[in-house]
Amino acid sequence: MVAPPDNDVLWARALHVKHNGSPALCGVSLGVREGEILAVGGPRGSGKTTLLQCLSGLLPAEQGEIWFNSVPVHTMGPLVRERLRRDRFGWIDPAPVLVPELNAWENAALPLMLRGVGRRRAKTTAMEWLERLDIGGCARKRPYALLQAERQRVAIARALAPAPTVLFADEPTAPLHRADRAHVLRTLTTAARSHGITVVLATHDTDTAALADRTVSLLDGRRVNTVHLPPVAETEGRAACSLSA
Ligand SMILES: Nc1ncnc2c1ncn2[C@@H]1O[C@H](COP(=O)(O)OP(=O)(O)OP(=O)(O)O)[C@@H](O)[C@H]1O
Repeated sequence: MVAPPDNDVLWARALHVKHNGSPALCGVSLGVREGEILAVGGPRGSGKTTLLQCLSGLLPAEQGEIWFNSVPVHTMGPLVRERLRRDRFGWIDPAPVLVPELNAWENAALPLMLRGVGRRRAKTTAMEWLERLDIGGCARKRPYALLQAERQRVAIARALAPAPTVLFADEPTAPLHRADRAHVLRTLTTAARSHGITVVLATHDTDTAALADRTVSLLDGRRVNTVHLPPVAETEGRAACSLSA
């Protein structure tokens, strides 16, 4: 086993993953530098979510290596990986998953409290993030009383509040209106840069990818150099793409 380069916070080599026997990742390797915002691009079904799940230790790869700060993740047991995700990683899903019995600030404060931060400090930090994301006024509302776009902002605040070492964001602005997307993405990337948070961002939106420092592209579970997608109207329901690898 060869250790990864020192300046890569995450490093993966030759990842292979199958879902129900079908290949989802086929030998993907990549490094993510500390503080970098890395976009993972590619059409639907190309393996972006699977790659983020593997890198974050959520989904063990059948073959390959993953290193976080020079520590092997691929040899960790499930409980150690769970602790790593809780203490060092943040995750944003394409659709918000909130605890229905907790209000917005309690949801946003939850990861902090799981890390041992006291309720008062956790509330202050959660409130700051809700304000930054323009939903401070919703802090006392339960998820059922929020719009889907507001719920997603709460989920984003929850992911940023503990200032994770690495934030995995899987299509984080998917439920937002186009007008909201730029603002939320700017808040996310500005926060990441000012707090030194490394971001791995899955997206098939070129505007979103443009905010990243670098983009890696996937196609059919493999890394390719570029993926050119024709306009959505022409390609919906088709897997048409041209590539240069
Ligand atoms: N739980 C699962 N069970 C079976 N197949 C799956 C599962 N999750 C993903 N797949 C398949 O694995 C491949 C990669 O899926 P993945 O979700 O990683 O791609 P993606 O690029 O994130 O797609 P999208 O942009 O639609 O989210 C696809 O062919 C998908 O259908």
